[in-house]
Amino acid sequence: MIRRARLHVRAMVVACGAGRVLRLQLLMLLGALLEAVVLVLLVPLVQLLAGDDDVRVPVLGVDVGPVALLGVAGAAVLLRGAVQWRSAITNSDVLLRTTDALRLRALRGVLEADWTYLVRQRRSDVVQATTTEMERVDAAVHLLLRSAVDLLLLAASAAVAVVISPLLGGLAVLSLVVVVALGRGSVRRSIALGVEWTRRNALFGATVTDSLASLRLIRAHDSSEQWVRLLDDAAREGRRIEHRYVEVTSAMQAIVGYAALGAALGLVLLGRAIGLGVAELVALAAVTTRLLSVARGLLTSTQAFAHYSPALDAVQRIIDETAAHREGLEGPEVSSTSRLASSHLSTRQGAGAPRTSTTGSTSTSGPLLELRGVAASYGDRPVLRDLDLVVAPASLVAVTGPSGAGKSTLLDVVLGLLPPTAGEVVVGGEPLTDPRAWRARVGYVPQQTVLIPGSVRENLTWSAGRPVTDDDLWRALEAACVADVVRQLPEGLDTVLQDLAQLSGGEQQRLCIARALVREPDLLVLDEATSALDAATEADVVANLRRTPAALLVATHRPAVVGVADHVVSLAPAEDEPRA
Ligand SMILES: Nc1ncnc2c1ncn2[C@@H]1O[C@H](COP(=O)(O)OP(=O)(O)OP(=O)(O)O)[C@@H](O)[C@H]1O
Repeated sequence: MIRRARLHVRAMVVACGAGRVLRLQLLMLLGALLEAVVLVLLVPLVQLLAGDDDVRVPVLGVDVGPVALLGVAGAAVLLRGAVQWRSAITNSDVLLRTTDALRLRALRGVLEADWTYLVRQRRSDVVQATTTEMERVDAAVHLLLRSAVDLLLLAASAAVAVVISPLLGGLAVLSLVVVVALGRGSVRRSIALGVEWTRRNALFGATVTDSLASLRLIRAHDSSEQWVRLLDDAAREGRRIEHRYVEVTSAMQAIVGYAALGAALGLVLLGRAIGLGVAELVALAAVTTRLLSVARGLLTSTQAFAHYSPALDAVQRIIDETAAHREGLEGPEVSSTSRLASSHLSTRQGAGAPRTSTTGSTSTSGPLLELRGVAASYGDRPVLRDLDLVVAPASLVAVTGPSGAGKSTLLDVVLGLLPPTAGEVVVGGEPLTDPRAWRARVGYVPQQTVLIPGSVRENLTWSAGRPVTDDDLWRALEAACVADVVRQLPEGLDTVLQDLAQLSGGEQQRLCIARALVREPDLLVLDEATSALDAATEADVVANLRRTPAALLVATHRPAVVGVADHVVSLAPAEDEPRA
């Protein structure tokens, strides 16, 4: 609990600055104190309205005249309104800044994390943590702010009770300690239920995300029932957890409520027995009741905070893990020459090693990119071994091999996403030490088309990395043989592509190629990027791409591409015996 509260406070201070958080706390405290002043003045005000000229302020025990009383009460009411107004604004500002900052840190962490870490993560966990779980973090931050003020009020009420009567005040504080002890078990159970709730949310989010990603297949196989059942199971689990939480917390609140009432009555009776005056008794009853009601409110807030705070763990886990796996932290290993040396001493051929070599000559101006003795693996599983590859400027290198041989893995190494476990990636004659700078010179078209639900223009420009004109866009569209398709769309470049895009698979692929071309890359990396095109269109696209200044590195099974390549690298599947 304390650790989670500390994390929340740190998040608030990082997002909003200590000054703003402190100002908010002071405002909330001032508002609560003014509220107490107004309450205290209610009794003499009622006496005054009833025609009694000799009125006395309880607790302080001082006599006040009607003018002073009305003046002080009026000022307190006005000031309380102003303070509440200001504190509501600051409160919402602190809450929004804190949750927005956490959300952005988590998302930035994911977007900039090391690729080998990212491929092990579940996408829906990130979606869930930065959306639904953030609402619970928001509630937890709010409760934490509220509880800090309640704690101060509790201390103030306890002090007043002790001043009125050290014995009875002491007993009131003792009953407070009993309340806290009673509530500890329910707080622990609230945390456990909060953890279960976070887990259930992850399951719920994954089911929704996965079902939407499989929409076409679900309809084609008419299997919506299975997904609905999964969602229903997750919803039922949610109801069970929430039901249990309400049971635990409301039972505890009822017990504490009875205990508070009993303690207040007992203290008043005890006070009478030891001869306290009526004024002191009334004041003591008021202060004790306040003390115990603040304690009860605090218990409620603590239970709710305990329930919500595991959501922060989900967000914090992403922030911490992505910070530990930030791309570049392991950068120097990528091009370690000692690794290169040892790799050359090991097996020269094997899984992923080139079977066929070049079918043409390399450029004399020096290679754009070289892989020297590269090996790559996922955990203990080797995929590429001792691979050499040269890509000359403006050349076309085709990478072929059966499914699972490691073509996409090779492209990930070239992109600097997957650091080789041995060997070296060399760009322009220099070992690759800054993959991000290298990727600024690369255009990439993945195996699965990625289009966002925005306009054609937005789809082409979001990754351009430079200001682009419409002429640039049309040039790229022409090269990708998709300009005519875009011209026929109702609003041309400004046509919005829906989630379930209104373009055919091949048209989507060509749009993705155009998007990569807009970057004006030195190297265009295509992963089966023309697999949905007919042979004639594919040949046109490849011929157009060859006319651009970019070198092409193409993973493909298609003879049309292999046939016009300058080099063909054919990968053997991992199970193959090493070949000479
Ligand atoms: N993130 C990953 N974690 C573990 N293993 C992986 C991962 N990605 C790929 N692999 C494994 O590495 C091997 C090579 O995969 P890769 O995707 O590079 O093959 P490919 O030649 O591109 O296949 P395809 O032609 O079917 O796309 C496969 O056996 C695959 O199961």
